[in-house]
Amino acid sequence: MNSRPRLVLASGSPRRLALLAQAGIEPEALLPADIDETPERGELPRRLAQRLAQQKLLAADARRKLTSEYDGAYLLAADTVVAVGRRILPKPEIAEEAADCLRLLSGRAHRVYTGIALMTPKGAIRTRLVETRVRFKRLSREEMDAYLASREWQGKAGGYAIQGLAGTFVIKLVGSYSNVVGLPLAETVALLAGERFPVLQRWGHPA
Ligand SMILES: Cc1cn([C@H]2C[C@H](O)[C@@H](COP(=O)(O)OP(=O)(O)OP(=O)(O)O)O2)c(=O)[nH]c1=O
Repeated sequence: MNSRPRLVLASGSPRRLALLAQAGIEPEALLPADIDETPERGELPRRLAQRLAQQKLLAADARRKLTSEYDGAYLLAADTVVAVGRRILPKPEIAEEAADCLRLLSGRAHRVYTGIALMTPKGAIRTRLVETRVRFKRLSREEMDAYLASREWQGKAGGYAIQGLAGTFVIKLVGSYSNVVGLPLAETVALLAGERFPVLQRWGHPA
């Protein structure tokens, strides 16, 4: 009998997969959603993270409906946004853009928001928004140049990855660390458990 609840991750992010694995959850499938992530005019960072997480969820839901393979599975999506005040930082693809991000983050505090969206097997949608405050030390020219040369910033919200070399820039962090990487673990587990996905029950029975 296979009555184990299944979970599909609406993401192509290897970091989100690794974070779920850390919680003992192995998704049945990955359904990345290709959506337009451009902020709306005047959109606040927390609203953007929430909106994009929901859009990824709905796009993945539409995709899975093309086949009936993942019917009845939980579907989870997330989106991470980095902001200095109301200013939303890009996910840089070129060094110049990444350099702008580093100059903005140097010696200052910023906020990282992750929106998470869950669709239950019955089709109900539940969302959460998690905020972490991060302060970078003041970065020297050498540090910025060395980091730009690493290319670790490419495609990362705010132009850095805390789980890599940029971890050496962090002098203060208030809130969830995993939230900065891309999926807040405590809140995600609470959301799933609250919707009867048996997270803890799996810990004694690794996949
Ligand atoms: C701030 C920060 C961001 N990031 C990354 C995580 C995300 O990949 C990216 C934020 O972009 P997202 O759009 O949230 O995620 P994604 O495009 O990688 O994956 P998908 O949409 O398929 O779920 O920034 C880090 O890896 N470490 C960090 O410290």
